[in-house]
Amino acid sequence: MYLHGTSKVNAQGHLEIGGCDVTELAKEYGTPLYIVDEALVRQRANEYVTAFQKSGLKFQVAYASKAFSTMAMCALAEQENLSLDVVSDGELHTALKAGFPAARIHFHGNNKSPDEINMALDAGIGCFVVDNSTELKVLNALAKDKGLTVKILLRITPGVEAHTHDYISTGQQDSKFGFDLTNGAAKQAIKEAMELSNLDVLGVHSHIGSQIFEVDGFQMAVEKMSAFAIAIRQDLGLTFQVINLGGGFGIRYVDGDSPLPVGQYVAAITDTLISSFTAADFPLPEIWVEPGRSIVGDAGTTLYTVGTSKEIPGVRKYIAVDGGMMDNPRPALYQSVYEAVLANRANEANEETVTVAGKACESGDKLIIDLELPKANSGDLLAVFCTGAYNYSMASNYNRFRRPAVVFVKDGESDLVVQRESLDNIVGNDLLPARLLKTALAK
Ligand SMILES: Cc1ncc(COP(=O)(O)O)c(C=O)c1O
Ligand SMILES: N[C@@H](CCCC[NH3+])C(=O)O
Repeated sequence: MYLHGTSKVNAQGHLEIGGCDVTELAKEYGTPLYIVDEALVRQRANEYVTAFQKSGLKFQVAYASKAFSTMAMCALAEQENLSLDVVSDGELHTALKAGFPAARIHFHGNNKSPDEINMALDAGIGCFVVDNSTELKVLNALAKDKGLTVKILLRITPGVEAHTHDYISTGQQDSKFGFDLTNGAAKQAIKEAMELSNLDVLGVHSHIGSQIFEVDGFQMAVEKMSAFAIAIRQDLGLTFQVINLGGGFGIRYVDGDSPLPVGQYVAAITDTLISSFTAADFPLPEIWVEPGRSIVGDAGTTLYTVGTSKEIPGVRKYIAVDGGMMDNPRPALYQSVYEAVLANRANEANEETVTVAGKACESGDKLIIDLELPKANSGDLLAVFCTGAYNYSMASNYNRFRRPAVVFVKDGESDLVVQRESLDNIVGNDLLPARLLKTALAK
């Protein structure tokens, strides 16, 4: 069992996280339950900040809230001196409601609506990461209407292929995101932005993908962005103040995953940046990054209750839990793999190999294939590790299941930060037109 952060097995043989016995958490909050190890999130945030401080460069570490956005998480990011990357009006609203300082919010997205742009302009956010030419014009016009000058970065696809799943690889030329660096579109976009009266171009942004273990992709992206910065200064007379390298730093989900310590990714990036700019005798820009998964991913654990089981002799044994692809769509979407333990009998030896099925009405709703476990019975608790990123944030109400609660645990205390959805929440936005109401009541 890979115990990390504050996780341990206590004297009763129960999994404990943040000093809280998870069997007690299950009693108090029910299952499925997302449990967040607050100390580990803070530690990860601090690792980034400390590593950048070491470089001597000016920096911002913007937590990519798409990984896990709740008001509590935004407040925690604020306390850890992070900036925040948002990608929708919903994420922006969450941040603002949590009191996150607008000036430290960066707004992403490849199709921001005028309403979203206006909302962000009114809030006074720090920076827009502009994805395309349409957005440049719309943003400029809306800013002009309000008499504002807006700080922007231009999102560039640097032509770097990250070694990761195709669906989460974004830096290659054939991507829906950003201006292409390799075909002149990026330079053209800078020119266009410089001519627009209400935009202030701070620099460029790239994000090569997610769940990346090697440093070479990041280094290559820095080199390309640095060369671009130098060319733009020579050709257009604009000096970039900021280079934003996005997120993508990998984490360990299962044995065999080999992420580097945060400090090594950061050092590779900052060293490459410093040497590229120093070699060209060029003023050093600020470096910004946007880690999501690596801040919250391994701090999250999902707790389920085991229900039914089905054995197909000689083929497979399924055990079903009370959640599934609706709280964690990643196995179905990306063939993602996870480790898990029986949380109420965590000291017992493994006896059998099972496939953990969810309860959605889909054959593909399998959370873990071929998991070694002690013999699991109905009522046992299954803890799936490393579910802090892209689980709650990607959860759905498929089959009209209710989204789970989220608790933060720390020093033996637990705080509910998202309530479990109620059945009334499920029908909360439904409307019954009068002509259907009659029929429904008659039955
Ligand atoms: C633009 C951008 N920034 C940051 C992130 C965060 O990535 P990760 O969670 O892999 O750190 C993403 C998601 O992949 C992204 O698209
Ligand atoms: N949702 C993806 C990460 C990419 C999202 C942002 N570009 C995952 O779960 O791995």
